[in-house]
Amino acid sequence: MPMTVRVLISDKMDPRAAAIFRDRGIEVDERPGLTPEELKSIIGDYDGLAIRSATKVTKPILEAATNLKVVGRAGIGVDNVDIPAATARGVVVMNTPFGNSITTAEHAIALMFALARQLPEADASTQAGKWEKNRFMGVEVTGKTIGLIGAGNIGSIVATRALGLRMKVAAYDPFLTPERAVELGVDKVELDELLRRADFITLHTPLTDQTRNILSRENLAKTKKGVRIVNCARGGLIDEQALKEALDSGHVAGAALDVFETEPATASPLFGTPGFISTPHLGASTSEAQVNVAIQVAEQMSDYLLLGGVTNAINMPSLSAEEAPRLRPYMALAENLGKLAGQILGEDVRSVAVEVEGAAAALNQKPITGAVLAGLMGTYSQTVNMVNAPFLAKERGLDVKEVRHDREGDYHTLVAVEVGTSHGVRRVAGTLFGNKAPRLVEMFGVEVEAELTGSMIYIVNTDAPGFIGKLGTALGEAGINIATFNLGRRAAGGEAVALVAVDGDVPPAVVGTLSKLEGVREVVPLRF
Ligand SMILES: NC(=O)c1ccc[n+]([C@@H]2O[C@H](COP(=O)([O-])OP(=O)(O)OC[C@H]3O[C@@H](n4cnc5c(N)ncnc54)[C@H](O)[C@@H]3O)[C@@H](O)[C@H]2O)c1
Ligand SMILES: O=C(O)[C@H](O)COP(=O)(O)O
Repeated sequence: MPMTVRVLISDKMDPRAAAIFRDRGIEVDERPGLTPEELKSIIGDYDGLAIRSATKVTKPILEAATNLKVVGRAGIGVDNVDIPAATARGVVVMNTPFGNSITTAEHAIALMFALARQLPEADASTQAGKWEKNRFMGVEVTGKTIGLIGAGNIGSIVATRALGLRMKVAAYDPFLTPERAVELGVDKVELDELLRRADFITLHTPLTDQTRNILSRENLAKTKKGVRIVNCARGGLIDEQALKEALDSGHVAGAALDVFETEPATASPLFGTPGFISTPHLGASTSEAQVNVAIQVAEQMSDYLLLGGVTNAINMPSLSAEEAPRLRPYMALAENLGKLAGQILGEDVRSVAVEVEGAAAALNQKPITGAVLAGLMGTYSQTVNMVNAPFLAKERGLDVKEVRHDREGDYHTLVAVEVGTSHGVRRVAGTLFGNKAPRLVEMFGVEVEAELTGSMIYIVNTDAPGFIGKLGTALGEAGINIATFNLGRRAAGGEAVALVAVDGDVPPAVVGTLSKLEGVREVVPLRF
């Protein structure tokens, strides 16, 4: 019976998201407006969580999310998700980076015009029957300079619209290349120059440690007198108290905020300040954008939950739904190679090199490496998986290397794992039979051919006549049935290895008995 996959939609989302989940055989509950306590009490039932900006996916929520595999953000900003905590728990976090960009850029332009012509105040005054024609003197935007702080997806769209309005565009974005600036038709400038030159400033960066308070009191003081400021990006980018004072003093002629440091912003010192306009985080709120992001997030989450495809993940490399089935047997092979090395070598692991050759070299290597690390570290950590394995490896200071060989080897496809320990480098390698069945083909320099499956015993002994018989007898006397027997040796009479698949677990007492057989150097029970 296929397992039921369940998704919770915890923010208001276009109904097309739920329809897509259902069409793809996923059970879905729509529960916008849950309190953090309510969310915490039910999140354990779900494999996926679809959100916008209202749901806060905090560490305590993630700790209660014992089945959660993916958080999907129908939108761009993921600052409401504790990404390190999600990664540490092996939960993929994905967003929809383009679905609402045009809509948000249009909102920034709308707010710029609202400031330039004082539209909200003029509207309120007129509807109050005052007809104050002389009170509302506006400014033209044509020929003025708009300064973009952040010129990514949304900032770039704002630039094209502003150029269409015959404005001059200056952009401060340390990651904007000079070539891209030329292509966009904007002046790439330093922040101080932007502050000095801009008649309008619009913010389009994420909220990070570098961008927090980027329009600080000090930077606001560097702006041109009469500047107008728009923020459709994130609260926290502007010092709200300093902005209020700059509006009161008349240094800043107008400010329009769609986003606030604390949301929902039901109170703010800015409210009621002349020249101040606000909207309640409406940047992405058009029917077009909401349909885009709902469809996209539901498709992405379904691809991950049902097929293993990863798109637009913040904490994992991409893997298309088409690639995923081709990679699946490789990931099974890679995970088992990691498990084999991990169970035999224990925690004495300093470096890991994952090598691919033949058909494997044509594939996306990141998921293969992730699976090796998950297998390797899964032997000493219960919570490791493909998502958090690279992160945990980094945390442990493991030196991880990926090598892709163009050469033709003995196998049509090969994945090899070289593990550096305090005793030197140990290597295991495997291939796929018929492009789908994983097989171990090399173990610590010895050629073997074994399916890594179920319960197995790894034995190193001195090659000698009669050993296999004694081993079989010892297992038989312990009531352990042998399923398959795989042998390899360095040289006749030299070191030999056996990988014995058995039915059921191998108790420590049996490991002790086998260790005492003549010529035995090492016995390790294994689980795959
Ligand atoms: N108001 C809304 O409803 C709404 C809707 C969509 C997006 N947003 C927000 O808008 C922001 C921008 O979204 P985007 O899609 O353009 O993101 P993006 O990632 O495409 O662009 C962000 C840009 O900021 C730049 N940047 C990063 N650090 C910087 C720094 N220290 N100084 C200057 N620039 C810096 C990056 O280089 C990048 O080019 C995000 O915060 C997003 O959450 C808000
Ligand atoms: O980052 C975003 O996509 C916007 O802030 C939109 O947020 P919302 O989905 O809550 O409207």
